Amino acid sequence: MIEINNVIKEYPARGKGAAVTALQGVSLKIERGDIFGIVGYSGAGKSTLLRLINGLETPTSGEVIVDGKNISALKTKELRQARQKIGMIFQHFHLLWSRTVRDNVAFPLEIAGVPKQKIDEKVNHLLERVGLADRANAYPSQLSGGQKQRVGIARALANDPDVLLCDEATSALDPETTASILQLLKEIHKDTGITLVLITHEMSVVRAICNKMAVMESGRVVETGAVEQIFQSPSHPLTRQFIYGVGTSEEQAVKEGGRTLFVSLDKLPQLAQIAKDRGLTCQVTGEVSEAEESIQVTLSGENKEVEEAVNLLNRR
Ligand SMILES: Nc1ncnc2c1ncn2[C@@H]1O[C@H](COP(=O)(O)OP(=O)(O)OP(=O)(O)O)[C@@H](O)[C@H]1O
Repeated sequence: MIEINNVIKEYPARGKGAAVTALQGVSLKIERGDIFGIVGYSGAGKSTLLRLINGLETPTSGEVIVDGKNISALKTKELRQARQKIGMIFQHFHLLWSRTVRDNVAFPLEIAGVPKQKIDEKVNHLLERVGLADRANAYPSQLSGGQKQRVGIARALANDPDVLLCDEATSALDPETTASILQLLKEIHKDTGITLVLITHEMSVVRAICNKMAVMESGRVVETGAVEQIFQSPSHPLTRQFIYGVGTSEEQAVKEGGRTLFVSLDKLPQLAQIAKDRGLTCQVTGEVSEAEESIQVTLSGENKEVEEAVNLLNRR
């Protein structure tokens, strides 16, 4: 369905800044019907990759093939048609604030020149599908975050796309709302067989919904494969960091010394962030104790920084 072949993307220098190579030779294959998660920290190149898939950017070299068509080689009219088959939803929804829910969802159909009566039928169906039939005449400012994202999803589905690109679509939502949006995406996937591509920095999102995934770092894909398999035996240190919240090289931690402590599993992401902020290494050096839901980790680095990190963690 989507083939990304050895793509390099350079952004030219802006002002006094240097040119940025956002993608440094990325290859990925996304099959029809996949729910494909792309994970990486900020700046890894995830958004650039999505923008290449929907033709908003062109690769500096390499090619992006969607449904058999080389997206960057398409002329204006063909590109517009290809884009209609690619829906997109965003972290901050990007709704039109002066239009009602109904008119937001109708918007892409109006642009596509669909007759009024057909638009009405389609919008009613879509609002029903996302559970917002009773809010059709509300304005976005009157909706909760989850409802706004439901409008975004209905709008993205208006032209019956084959692919739905999700750009951190649940990152602005609380965990409960996130779960309900992921559930909705799962149902839509089941009903339509649509191909979903999600970019996220949350492994929990990937685990909840995706069948395949890729991990990106500094413009490169460092690991890719089936989600189940990667969660069972992650091979790249960054993947392990995303899964466990910390690295796993025991020998190195023991060799360097440092402070060993037990951390509850839910505090691991915080510890990883604190360690990163202070230039410390944080590694798993013991087993997870299932009963206590905690794990032994070792923090290594400058003594003062280590102590401060432990104090900070205890205060949270
Ligand atoms: N239009 C642009 N012009 C110049 N540099 C850009 C542009 N867009 C992105 N970049 C740079 O390219 C690199 C990759 O950015 P990108 O937004 O693709 O990463 P990301 O993984 O999606 O991160 P984030 O989640 O923060 O958006 C970054 O260094 C970013 O500053």
